[in-house]
Amino acid sequence: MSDARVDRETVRAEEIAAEQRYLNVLYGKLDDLRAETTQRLKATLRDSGGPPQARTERDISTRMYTDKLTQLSAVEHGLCFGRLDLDSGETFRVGRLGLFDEDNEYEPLLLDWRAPAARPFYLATAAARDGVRRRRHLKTSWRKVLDYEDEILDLDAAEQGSDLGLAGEATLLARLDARRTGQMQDIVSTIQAEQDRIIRAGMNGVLVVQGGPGTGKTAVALHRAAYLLYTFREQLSKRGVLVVGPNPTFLHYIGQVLPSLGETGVLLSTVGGLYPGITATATESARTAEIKGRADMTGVLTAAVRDRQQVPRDHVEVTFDREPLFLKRKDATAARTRARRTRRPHNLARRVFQDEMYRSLTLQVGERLGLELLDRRDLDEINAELRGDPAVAGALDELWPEMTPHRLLDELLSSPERLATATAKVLADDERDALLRPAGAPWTPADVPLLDELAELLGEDDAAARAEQERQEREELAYAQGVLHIMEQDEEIADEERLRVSDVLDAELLAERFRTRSDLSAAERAAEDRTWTFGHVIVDEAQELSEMAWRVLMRRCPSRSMTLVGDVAQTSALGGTSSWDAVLSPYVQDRWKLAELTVNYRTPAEIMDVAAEVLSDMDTDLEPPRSVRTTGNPPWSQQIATEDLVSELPQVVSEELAEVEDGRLAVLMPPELLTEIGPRLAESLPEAVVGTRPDDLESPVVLLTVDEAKGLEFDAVLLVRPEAVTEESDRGLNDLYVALTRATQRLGIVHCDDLPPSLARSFE
Ligand SMILES: Nc1ncnc2c1ncn2[C@@H]1O[C@H](COP(=O)(O)OP(=O)(O)OP(=O)(O)O)[C@@H](O)[C@H]1O
Repeated sequence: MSDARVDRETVRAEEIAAEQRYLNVLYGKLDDLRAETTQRLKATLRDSGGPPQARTERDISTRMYTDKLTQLSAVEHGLCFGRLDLDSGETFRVGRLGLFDEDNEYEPLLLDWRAPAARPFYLATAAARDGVRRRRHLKTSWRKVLDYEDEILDLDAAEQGSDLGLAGEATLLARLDARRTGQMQDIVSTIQAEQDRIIRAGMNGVLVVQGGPGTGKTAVALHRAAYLLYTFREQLSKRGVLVVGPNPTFLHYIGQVLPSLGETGVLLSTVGGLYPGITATATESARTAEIKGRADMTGVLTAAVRDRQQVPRDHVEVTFDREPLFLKRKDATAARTRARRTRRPHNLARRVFQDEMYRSLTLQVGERLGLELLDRRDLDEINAELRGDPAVAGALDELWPEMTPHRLLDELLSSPERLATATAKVLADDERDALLRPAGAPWTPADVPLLDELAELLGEDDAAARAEQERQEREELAYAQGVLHIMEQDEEIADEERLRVSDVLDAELLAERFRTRSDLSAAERAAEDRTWTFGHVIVDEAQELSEMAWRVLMRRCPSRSMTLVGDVAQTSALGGTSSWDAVLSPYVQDRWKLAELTVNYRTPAEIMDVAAEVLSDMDTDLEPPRSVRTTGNPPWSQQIATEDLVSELPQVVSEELAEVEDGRLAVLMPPELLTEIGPRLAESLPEAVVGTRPDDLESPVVLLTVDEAKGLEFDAVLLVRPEAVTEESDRGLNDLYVALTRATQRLGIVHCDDLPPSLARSFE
C-alpha cells in the first residue's frame, strides 16, 4: 500500500472516530431527554384524582409528554446526518431535531434540518457557497458512524459534482441504489436544492409542484408538511395539516415518512375518506366515476334537492279533529317560494315552509270555527295542536321531507325517474344509465364528493342538538351552583370571616371548568368533523382529482393555503386534469404559483429512455425528467402467447426476482387480466400476493394494476400486456408512462400481441 493511501486511511479513521465521539454526545443528550420526559409522564399519570380542572390539565400534559416521547423515539435512526464547516471557523451538525447544551447557554449541539441556519446544508454549491467551506454527509447505522462523504466547496466550481448540481452525490446515489422495502423512506439527509426551495416556500396561497415521475414530488410534499409544522407551529397546530393521497395503499406506503421526521399531527386521507362515518371502498367503472366527478353534478344535486320540495297536484286531504283539512297547492306553492327565497339549505328552509303551512292551516281551521270569534291566543292554540298532530306532520313531511345526504343520494341513484328529473338538462341518456344502481349499494370513492356537496345543500337542522347542548350547560351550571353551595356551607362552619368561594369563582366559570376540554389533536378532531377547515392542505397525485373532489378540498381550505403536487402527463382518471390552470382558475383565477422538479431520482436512464418515447407520443409539451443514474441493466421485452401466461410467467418472475436480491418486484397488468390470472399466478409463486391490502407492498412480489401502482416504486417491474394498457382508455398512454416509470433497477415487458408503437420503437 502506498504511503499516501495509508495516510488517507488513517485520516479517515481519525475523522470517523471524532464524528463518533460527537455522535455519542448527541445520543447521550437524546437519552437524557427521553428519561426526563418519561419521568414527567409517569409523574403525571401517577397523579390521579383531584378536581376536574386538574384532570383536564393532566390529560393535556399526558398528551404533550406522549407526543414528545414519540418524537424522541422517531429520530433514533439517522439522528445526525450532516455537518457544515463555515469560513468563519464555526461548525454545525444537522439532524432530525434540534438539541441544545443547557449547561453552555443553550449552544446548539444539533440543528434541526428545518431551522434557517441548516439551509446551506441543502443549498450551498461551489458557485454559491453561502459561507460554507465544507459539507459532510455522515453514514450511520444505529448509533455507529460508518463513513462520511465530504464536499469541499471552496474549490473551483468546475471540479464539483455532476452537471445536475447534486449535493452529496455519493451519499445520494447510494441511497437511490438501495433496495426498496415497500415503505417510502424520508430523504431528509439528501434533499436537493430544487426540492429544498419548494419544501421551504412560504405558506400563503396555492403552490403547484409539477414534476415528472420520480422527481421526488411525494417526498417533497411530505417534507414540506414537516417544515410548515415546524415553522408555523402556532398557526398549524390549531387547524392541522391535511395530506391527501390517491388510495389507501399509497397512504400506507407513505405512512412512515412523517413519523420518521418526528411529526405525528398530520391527517393522511384520500378524498373518499374525508366524510366521517363513510368507508367508500366499493368500485365502479372509470366512466361512471368520471360522470360523478363532473362539475355539472352540482347542478344535478341542486335539482335533486329541489325535487324533494313538492307541492300537491291539487290538494292533499288529512283529517284533523275529526274534520277534513286540505293542504292546498296554492298555499304550498307560496310556502315553498318563501322557503326557497331564504336561500337556506333544504333542511333549514324546511322550517320556513312548515311555519307558512301551519299558518295557513291554522287559518283554515279558524275559518271553520268562525274567525271573528277567535283571538290571537286561540289561533296560537290551534297552531300548537296542528303541530302536534302526526297526520298533519306526516303530510307536510311528504311535501318537504327532512333529508340526509346518504338517503337523498341513495334514492337518487336508484331511481330512474328521480335521476331523469335531476339530470334532464345536463346528461345524455346513456350517461344517466351509467349512474343507475340498486338501492342500498355500497359507497364508492366518487360518491363521497357528492355526499359532501349534498351535506352543504341540505344543511343540518341542528336546533335539537343545540337545545340539547343548552340543556346540558344548564345542568352543569346547576351542578356547579350546588357544589359552591356545599363548599360555602362548609366554610361558614369553618370561618365566618374568610373570603367565600363564590367571591372568587362564579358558578358559570366553575361549570366551564367542569366541562372536559377535548384533548384530541387537531388532526384527530378534523377526522371526525366534516366541516373542519385545515391550516394547510397538501394534495399528492393532484392531477387525478375530479372537479367535484376539488370542491370538497376547497371547502376544507378556505384560506387556500395549499400545496398541490402532481404530473399532468401521468393522469389516468378520466375526470382528472391535463391543465393546472383549468383546475385552479375557478377558485383562485391566476393567483397560483408553479414550481417544477426536473431531475428523476428513481428511474435509471436506460428505463427513462423507453418512457420518454411514450411521453413524446402524448399531446403534451412536457419534457421527460433527467435521470441521475444509470444501472447498466437494459430493459427487455419478451412475447408469450396469452394462453401460456399462467404457465410461463412464474419462471420469468423468479428470474427477475433473483436479479434484485432482497428487493421488491411488481407485476403490473390491466385490471381484467389481473382478475383473470392474478390468483392462479399467486398460487404458483410462493412469494407473490395480489395486492389488495395496503401492506401487500411489503411482500417480495406483488401483482397490481397500473392504476394501483401509481405513486409507488419497486426494484424491478414486470409489465404484462402493455398493448392492452394503451387500448384500455383515452388515457392509455399516460397509464403506460406511469407503469414504465415505477422501477428503480430493472424493467421487463411481456406482451402477447404486437407492442404498442411507442414501445415498439425502443425494442426494435
Ligand atoms: N433528494 C433525494 N434524496 C434521496 N432520495 C430521493 C430524493 N428525492 C427523491 N428521492 C427518491 O426518489 C424516489 C422517487 O420519489 P417520489 O416517489 O417522491 O417521486 P414522485 O415525483 O412522487 O414520483 P411519481 O410521480 O412517479 O409518483 C423515492 O424513492 C425517493 O425517496
